[in-house]
Amino acid sequence: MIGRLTLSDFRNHADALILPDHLFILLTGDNGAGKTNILEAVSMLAPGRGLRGAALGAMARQGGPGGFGIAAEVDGVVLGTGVTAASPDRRQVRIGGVASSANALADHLAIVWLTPAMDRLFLDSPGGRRRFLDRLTLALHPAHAAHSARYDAAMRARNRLLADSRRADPAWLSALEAQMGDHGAALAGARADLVARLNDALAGQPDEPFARPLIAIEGGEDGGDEPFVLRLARARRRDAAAGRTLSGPHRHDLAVTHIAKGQAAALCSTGEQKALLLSILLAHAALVADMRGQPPVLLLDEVAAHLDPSRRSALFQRLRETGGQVWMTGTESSLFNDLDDATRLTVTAGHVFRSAT
Ligand SMILES: Nc1ncnc2c1ncn2[C@@H]1O[C@H](COP(=O)(O)OP(=O)(O)OP(=O)(O)O)[C@@H](O)[C@H]1O
Repeated sequence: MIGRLTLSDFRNHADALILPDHLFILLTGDNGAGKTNILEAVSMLAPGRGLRGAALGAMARQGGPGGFGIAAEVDGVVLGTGVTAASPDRRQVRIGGVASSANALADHLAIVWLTPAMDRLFLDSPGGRRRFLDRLTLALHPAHAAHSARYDAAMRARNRLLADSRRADPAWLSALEAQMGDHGAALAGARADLVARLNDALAGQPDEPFARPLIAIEGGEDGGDEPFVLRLARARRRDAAAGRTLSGPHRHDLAVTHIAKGQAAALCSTGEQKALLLSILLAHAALVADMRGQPPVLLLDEVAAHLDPSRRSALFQRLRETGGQVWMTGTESSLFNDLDDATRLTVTAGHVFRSAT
């Protein structure tokens, strides 16, 4: 849970301080005021590139000194991240004042988000669904980001070697494939564990008002009992011709089915798709709370505005039951009238104020 958040020169916020004193933090303000930017800053307290998947260079305030900083107090530990003007492409992370890796942030805080860009999650290519699956998995298994990074690094090195047959030393290829085998097994195992536990948790959820999904991992494997590392060795010629590694957990996809309709999520209406995502997030928050003793921080960008009043009330009720911190944005403060236990903030052109009501 975040007790204090400061931003310096992040997007349109030159200098912002937020002191959450409730589980709900409500950010209201006009379009373009800087509400999502605050959620994005919170999302940078997790491994990765935050909820927009943006380049670091885009995050430093235009017209500012060139770098940016984000710091948050989480259960007495200060998590800090940012870039300096001298090294604008190198993300720096400090945990409790000690220089650290971004992946280590996951040991301290689990963060999950839902943004308008995710309205197309079930319709677009698998990459977005895989990132969503990994965000959920990371909340449960903090080492997931490190396995993922090492798997990707070994795969990129293997792809480079295969692309240049003169340099393709078989012993070096075998070493890289062994790394892919180890880290690939860890990340596939963590994803499978998440999916199994989440399906168990979802089985106990009601069908209304948020549609209940069944989730599964698809793709990525050639099938059969042959260990991945042996399949990689066998696929060298094929992968060299393709210019990339054609099978493995980097090709996983998250398949989601609307249980009551017996329909794939991509065939459901926009509202139903959002309801499926909310169901997943709510069940996930309870699961993480059970397993880690601390629910994830949820960032819900423009979610309230797209729900009818009864679903909105139900969402607030369910969110309250998760016991975790929830950051929500909206253009109208009236969206949040039902919530009396909230830190209410007004955002205007890069400034954050306590709301009058
Ligand atoms: N690096 C940057 N430096 C300064 N301003 C930036 C930077 N990046 C984005 N902005 C500005 O931030 C603003 C967008 O902020 P944000 O997306 O947080 O708005 P919002 O309050 O969530 O609005 P909406 O309700 O439309 O979603 C835009 O005016 C944009 O020009």
